[in-house]
Amino acid sequence: MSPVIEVRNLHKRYGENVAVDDVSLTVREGEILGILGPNGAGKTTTVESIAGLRSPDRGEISVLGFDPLRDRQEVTRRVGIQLQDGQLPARLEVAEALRLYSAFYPHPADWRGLMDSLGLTKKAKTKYGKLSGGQKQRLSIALALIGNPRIAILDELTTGLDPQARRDTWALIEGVRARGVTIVLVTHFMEEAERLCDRIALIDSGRVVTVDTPAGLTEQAKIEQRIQFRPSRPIDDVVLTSLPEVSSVTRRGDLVIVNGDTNVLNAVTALLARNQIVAERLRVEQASLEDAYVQLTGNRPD
Ligand SMILES: Nc1ncnc2c1ncn2[C@@H]1O[C@H](COP(=O)(O)OP(=O)(O)OP(=O)(O)O)[C@@H](O)[C@H]1O
Repeated sequence: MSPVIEVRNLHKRYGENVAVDDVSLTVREGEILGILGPNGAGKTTTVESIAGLRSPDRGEISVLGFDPLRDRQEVTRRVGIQLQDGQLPARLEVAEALRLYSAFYPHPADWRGLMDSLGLTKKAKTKYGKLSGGQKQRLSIALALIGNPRIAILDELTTGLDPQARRDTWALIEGVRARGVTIVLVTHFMEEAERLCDRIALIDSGRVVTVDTPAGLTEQAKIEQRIQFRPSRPIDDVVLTSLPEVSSVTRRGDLVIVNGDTNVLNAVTALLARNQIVAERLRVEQASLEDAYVQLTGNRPD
């Protein structure tokens, strides 16, 4: 897949405060790239620089071959970015906002369809200032998609949404990606990143710690997997510890608890099968993206 966004050595400071120290990343056509990191890591500064809304002190950004600052109009036409709260006039009605914004673009999406798919049709005549946090959020997503963009930048996509609305929004985003739109998604939610993102850039203190698939991050963090089971016939610890995938074996009553690398489950079940032992009450504890995040950034998720 060819890159649609390339960021090289981005640096931005506010006075003494370095917001983005040195960020380089590539976004491939059609993917959902997640940007994950603690508060103040520089995520918003990075994506707003990509959209041409901030001017970096150093570094290069190319968006579909355009420079976001020099070729502002070309980039604005092709990149939809979610507005932050409070950036719309309080008295503007939902339908008015969508109609107004659609007029800015040469090939806008059908705003009524968008309003409907984001569950805002009942609020068409409601003023922005009277919307709930979740409704404002959904309107901001609709506005990011109104110009039929090739790239959508979604910052804190589902913050403030209830669990059902969050799931509906994920389904919507998957639908947008299925139409070939490339998506850059800033998120704090591990579940969201794991579910939606093809790759995740972990950003901490203005730098990219790593970029990988959700599964790749878990692997990189070298988090141990744990399985437990009750063997149908006795098995010696040494038989298990002789496997290179196994790091330790402990017992709790008749349960055997085995720690090991990411292949420990396959290795142990194959060994048991060879010995005609059935693993009863088998349970696997998968390392989560959250574990990987903590391990790789040293931060607890916000
Ligand atoms: N316009 C600004 N003026 C001054 N400082 C700013 C400005 N925007 C961001 N910063 C500072 O730059 C740093 C990075 O901010 P940024 O919003 O990019 O981080 P973030 O990773 O998006 O954080 P969050 O998850 O809290 O939104 C922070 O220390 C922030 O206070």
